[in-house]
Amino acid sequence: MSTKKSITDLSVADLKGKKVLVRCDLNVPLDGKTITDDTRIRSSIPTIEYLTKAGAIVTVCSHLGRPKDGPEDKYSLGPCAIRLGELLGQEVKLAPDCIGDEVAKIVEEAKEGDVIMLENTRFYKEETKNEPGFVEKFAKPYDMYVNDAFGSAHRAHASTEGVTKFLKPSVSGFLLDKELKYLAGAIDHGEKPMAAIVGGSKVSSKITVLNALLDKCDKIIIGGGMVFTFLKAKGLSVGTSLVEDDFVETAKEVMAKADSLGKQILLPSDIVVADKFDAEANTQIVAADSIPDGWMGLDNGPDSTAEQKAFLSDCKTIIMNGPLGVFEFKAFEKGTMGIIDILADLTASGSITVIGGGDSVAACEKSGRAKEMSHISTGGGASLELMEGKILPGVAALDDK
Ligand SMILES: Nc1ncnc2c1ncn2[C@@H]1O[C@H](COP(=O)(O)OP(=O)(O)O)[C@@H](O)[C@H]1O
Ligand SMILES: O=C(OP(=O)(O)O)[C@H](O)COP(=O)(O)O
Repeated sequence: MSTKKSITDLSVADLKGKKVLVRCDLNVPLDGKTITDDTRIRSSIPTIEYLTKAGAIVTVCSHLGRPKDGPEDKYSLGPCAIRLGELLGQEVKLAPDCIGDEVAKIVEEAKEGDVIMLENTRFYKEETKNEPGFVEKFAKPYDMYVNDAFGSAHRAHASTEGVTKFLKPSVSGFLLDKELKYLAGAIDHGEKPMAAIVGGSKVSSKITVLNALLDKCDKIIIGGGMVFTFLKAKGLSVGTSLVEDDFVETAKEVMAKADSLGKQILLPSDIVVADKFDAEANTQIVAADSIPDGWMGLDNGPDSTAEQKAFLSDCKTIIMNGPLGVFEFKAFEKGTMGIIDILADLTASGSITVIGGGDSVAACEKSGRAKEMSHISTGGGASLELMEGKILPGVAALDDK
């Protein structure tokens, strides 16, 4: 049982009339301004609705994407405010900023039951740096804090960690509670053999988790953009594929550790390569050790899917984070859809399957098989770090019971 204080530990009287800052993870996949999967917004509703019904004045905050240098329209939370309003059936006013006098005025003038959304917290570099001066300004308009952003709980940022030092109480929301409860059970009491599937494009943040995952898992599948840093570590050519040169050594260490522990890591044996990063690119399927110069790997091929199926066939607990290809383009979706089919079939035969992460969940929804998984998690990196055995900083910072 969690030792951290939850929204369920507060009474309605504790919430009525209170200005509550709620950190959600509304980092949804977008195609321009169109939300392609709203799972993270829908998952945030129970906490927000509970607070509005209790008569709180609710201010929702989140990051979206990884803006590099201040505000950028493509990373505005505007589309999320509109979608949240539709789901709640009430207006959600988008503040023009996440700190400052205008935000304070909007919060001050709001009535009980109102919902406000702040603009992207990452429009300030101080957010990810968790800079105390920024945190103080950020926390100022509110009486208390609820963290419901499971997908960002592995980040020690101003809005996920620092803010708890200024707002009391600081408690978890329903989604955070639900995710922690499910995942802790699945991981701590998960039946073996246990496997992790790690793909996607956030190579640097996820490759470092692999070393620790080797201690927990019997088998690991590497997929997506992660593959090419490993192929390069094996001395192979990767053309123009996504590679993180700074992590080639880490990939070598991961493979050496797997060997010394006698654990298996499966890399794709065939790759779908393209002559450009484009839905209409020319493509060919090549052996993983024969990627031609000037071509980039954007999916795994059919032989790899067959090998993944055999590799996972005896696994009783499987957690996946990160698509195995650029599934957003039809030409490169087969690897991701293939692994989703394998996981759905394994669930039907009794395995526990967890798919986590914004884009992975979007892919799973697109496949139509999301309901067949044991658990769909709003957190990818967060699920992996939990599996690794870490205490997530966004959780550690909350009030003790
Ligand atoms: N081979 C690849 N090259 C470049 N990008 C890839 C490749 N495979 C998958 N991706 C991209 O990875 C992105 C998702 O990565 P990530 O954010 O790590 O996953 P999640 O959101 O599920 O945690 C997708 O947008 C997908 O297009
Ligand atoms: O999408 C997220 O993580 P995920 O891709 O691991 O699911 C979270 O919103 C965290 O985003 P970040 O990895 O830019 O800190």
